[in-house]
Amino acid sequence: MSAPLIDKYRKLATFDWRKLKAAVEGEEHVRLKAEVVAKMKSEPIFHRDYRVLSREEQREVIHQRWKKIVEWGLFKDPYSDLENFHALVETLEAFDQGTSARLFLHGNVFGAAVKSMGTERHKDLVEKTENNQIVGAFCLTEIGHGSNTAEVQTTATFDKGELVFNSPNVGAIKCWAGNLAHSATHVVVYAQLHVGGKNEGLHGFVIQVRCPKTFKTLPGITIGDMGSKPGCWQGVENGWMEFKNHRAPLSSLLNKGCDITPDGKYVTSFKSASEKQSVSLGTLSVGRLGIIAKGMMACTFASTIAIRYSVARRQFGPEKGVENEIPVLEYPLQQYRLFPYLSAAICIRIFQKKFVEHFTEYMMRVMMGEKSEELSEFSKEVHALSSGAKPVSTWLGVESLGEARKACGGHGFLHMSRLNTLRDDNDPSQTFEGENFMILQQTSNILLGKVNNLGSIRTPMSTMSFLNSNPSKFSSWSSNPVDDVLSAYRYLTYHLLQTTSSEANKLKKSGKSSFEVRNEIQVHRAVNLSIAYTEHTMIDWVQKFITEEVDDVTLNTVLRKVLNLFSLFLLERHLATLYITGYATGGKFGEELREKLRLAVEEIKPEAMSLVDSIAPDDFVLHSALGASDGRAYDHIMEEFRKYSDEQPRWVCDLAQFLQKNSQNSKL
Ligand SMILES: Cc1cc2nc3c(=O)[nH]c(=O)nc-3n(C[C@H](O)[C@H](O)[C@H](O)COP(=O)(O)OP(=O)(O)OC[C@H]3O[C@@H](n4cnc5c(N)ncnc54)[C@H](O)[C@@H]3O)c2cc1C
Repeated sequence: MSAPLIDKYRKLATFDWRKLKAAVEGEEHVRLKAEVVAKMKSEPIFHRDYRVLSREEQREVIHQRWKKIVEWGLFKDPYSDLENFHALVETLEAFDQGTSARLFLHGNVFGAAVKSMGTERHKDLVEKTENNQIVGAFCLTEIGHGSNTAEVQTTATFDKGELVFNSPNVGAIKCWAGNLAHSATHVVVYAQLHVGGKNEGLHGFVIQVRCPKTFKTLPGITIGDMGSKPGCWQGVENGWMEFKNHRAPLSSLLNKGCDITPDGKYVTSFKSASEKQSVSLGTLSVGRLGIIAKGMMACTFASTIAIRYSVARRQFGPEKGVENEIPVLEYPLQQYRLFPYLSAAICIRIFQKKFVEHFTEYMMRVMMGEKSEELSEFSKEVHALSSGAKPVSTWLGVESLGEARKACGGHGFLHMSRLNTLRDDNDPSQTFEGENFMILQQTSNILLGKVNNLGSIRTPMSTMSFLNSNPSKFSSWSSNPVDDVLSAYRYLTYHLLQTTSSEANKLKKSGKSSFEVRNEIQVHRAVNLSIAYTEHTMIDWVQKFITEEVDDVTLNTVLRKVLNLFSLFLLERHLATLYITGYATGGKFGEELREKLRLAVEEIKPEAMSLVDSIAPDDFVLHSALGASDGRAYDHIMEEFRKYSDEQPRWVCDLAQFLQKNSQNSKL
């Protein structure tokens, strides 16, 4: 039935997709990913079908896969082998976020927290973490507090040379910690530290919670599972933990910058409570950078599956007759719904890669012990951008999977399409590592802090320098719409910064507290400001990458088409605000923007299938009957359907008896 039209579409492209993949991802990255995939293919534990596993089955499979990866020695310290680490992360994230969560919560969340907040005293534990002699979890969130970390209620009280942990109320019970329910032997736990009757504030501790031989919890600790969850998260052991006078050694305190002397005195080198808090929570901002990639992967899966299926799926045609039906990808509406996410998958990848390069430079300088004003500016800028890019990227990702599911019609709803599962898998990326709306406030706070320095802003990544000059209004379109989009974003960001700031001043003058002011400026102003700033940077960096790093004319041309679409798609969402802030008047600007957007979609059409090939994971990793690279969606669907031919579940006997009984009764 399903003639693989896909090859016809592949031939329309003006470029070689393998070359594009190498240019965007880097040849070494592509090679290393292929190596990881080959290893996975060779191990039966990584083979899977479309059966929905029970919670226990999922967890056992994840455990076995985790063991294999550890045995292969693939999981290493990211800073010692960045290339291999990124290849492993990306492949595992694409294969199954449950398996990757298991690994990274131990190594990169628990392990990184012990490393960054601990000292010499914790060296042995760091080694045990790296050698996988223990399993770690990260316990910050409580039943009553997630975003407002400063108010977590767990207490750690210094008593007779030890620390005593308690959960004083239901709201103080730790929850959501991955790996905790069954596996964790050790946890990083955040608690209010009480010394000599004084609360010294939030601190990080590392404690043992289970015996690694019997897996029994230690005295004073109760741990449980959080029950069923959607998607891959069913396989992640998110757990809860309650303390009742649990005693732990004093060395549990992660004591970089603070300590308790043996005679019970709290000492610290932190100048303020906020400095202490920012160090103890510093590990969280690293995670945001990684989560940007989750949004990119979601867009990658959504566009790969939906665009390949849209070629296999034919509906309607210019004339009657099944032979006249055309692939649904031919419909401009279908293209308009899918191609922007294809462009997002490529542009977010380029942006994230650039960001990781900047971040690595920043981390190197921190590790070298630099303490300059420029570095502290760098830290703020990294924080502002990661807190904006994580929401922008994860929202796009979840949105793309929803759109792709609808674009695949009824078959998109099948488990074997993988789209609904992926949407469930990606959904919490909008919440963990900083709830999206909450962290956008961190971006706008940093931008608002610059408002009095307009004219002399100098940031190491130059993401804010355009705010130094008052951007001009729209006059006409140039030959490069991306430049025009960037001009519009500069105007938008500048004006949103001005209006948000003057609104804040007005509220302050009217006697509102700073808490009230911060809340009242969010809707339509601060939130939009953070998004506009972030999107401007994304587009700007991708344009720089294409201009400076892609010499091949065919690749340069196709990437420009991709960025053109991405930038116009994002800007169209701000059309109302652009008019409100006076960037343009009358309908002309909006009409032309939309016309250019439609044209940008049209220009992607011949390139779409090869662009998909350039981003798609191997079929083994993609695992979608609708999105397989051979374009034979119907064959794959039927292969799965046939597994359920002539099934007769046990209850059918009961049905037969019931029908018979009804027949007998009606005869009477
Ligand atoms: C799958 C998953 C895995 C997780 N893994 C871990 C883990 O391993 N370890 C761990 O410690 N935690 C973990 N978490 C918890 C996660 O970090 C928190 O859920 C997250 O930080 C959000 O906090 P919250 O749930 O308390 O949301 P809340 O802070 O209660 O937010 C609820 C709503 O209120 C809004 N809101 C709150 N304050 C404001 C404000 N000032 N202004 C405007 N709006 C506001 C938010 O935007 C949100 O819409 C996990 C969560 C999930 C879903």
